[in-house]
Amino acid sequence: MLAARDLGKSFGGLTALHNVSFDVVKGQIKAVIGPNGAGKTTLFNLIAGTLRPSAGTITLDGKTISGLSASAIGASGIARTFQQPQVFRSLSVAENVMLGGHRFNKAGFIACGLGLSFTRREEEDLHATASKWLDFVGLAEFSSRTASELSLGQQRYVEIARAMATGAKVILMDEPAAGLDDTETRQLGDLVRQIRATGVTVLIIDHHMDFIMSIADSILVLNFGEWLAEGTPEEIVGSETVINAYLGSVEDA
Ligand SMILES: Nc1ncnc2c1ncn2[C@@H]1O[C@H](COP(=O)(O)OP(=O)(O)OP(=O)(O)O)[C@@H](O)[C@H]1O
Repeated sequence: MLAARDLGKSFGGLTALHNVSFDVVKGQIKAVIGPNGAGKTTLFNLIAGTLRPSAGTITLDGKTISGLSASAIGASGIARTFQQPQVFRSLSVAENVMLGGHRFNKAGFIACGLGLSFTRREEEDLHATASKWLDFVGLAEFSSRTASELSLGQQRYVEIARAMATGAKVILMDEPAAGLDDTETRQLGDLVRQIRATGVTVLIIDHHMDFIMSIADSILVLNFGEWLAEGTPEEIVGSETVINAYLGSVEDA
């Protein structure tokens, strides 16, 4: 579904990614792991189009997306969640999720807010989509609350609901378990599996090894901006290269 070939990104003299190639299979959960500074977030920025690659290509369903604008990549079916949730704190939870559906809507969410050319039917459709995904992430009862009233973990769920409301084929999740306790992390793992069950492909960065090992179908390991290894969780934990370069240091930490 998603393929990267010979991907590279330099910032001035610093090479953040070099010659990275990998495939993501449709409907799978693919984890991207690696030490701090390995290039994981840079990789997400390249896929989402917030950065342009210095080298290489990215394709989605066989079509080249590298070089397109972030909004064009979003429209082609890639959505993203952030470690620091990008929610509009003064909007309601439902409105935050409705923003995910608005760009497929003729009149647009802003026009709605301004009371402009927004049909009742369109508004109802957006509401229905938002309700469906808020229910999916377990936040239905919070839909009228202001987003700022929600905990960090709940705000991450709002972002997930918004990403699902875009109708995305692929969701990029950047450290969704950061700052969550064990119970919340387990619940998040269940939710990510439910996302996979809808047919959506998930690419996920996280440092919690237990969490990643329990949900990933496949793992890509980056180290100093380079492809280090790729395989199933069992293959990765058993890989001497990975243990020496990365997992050993995680164990020691
Ligand atoms: N916009 C930028 N300008 C300059 N250097 C950058 C920029 N973004 C990232 N880098 C550098 O690129 C390298 C890779 O950073 P990146 O954030 O992708 O790593 P990471 O694997 O996501 O790390 P972490 O686990 O700490 O989030 C680092 O050396 C970082 O300082």
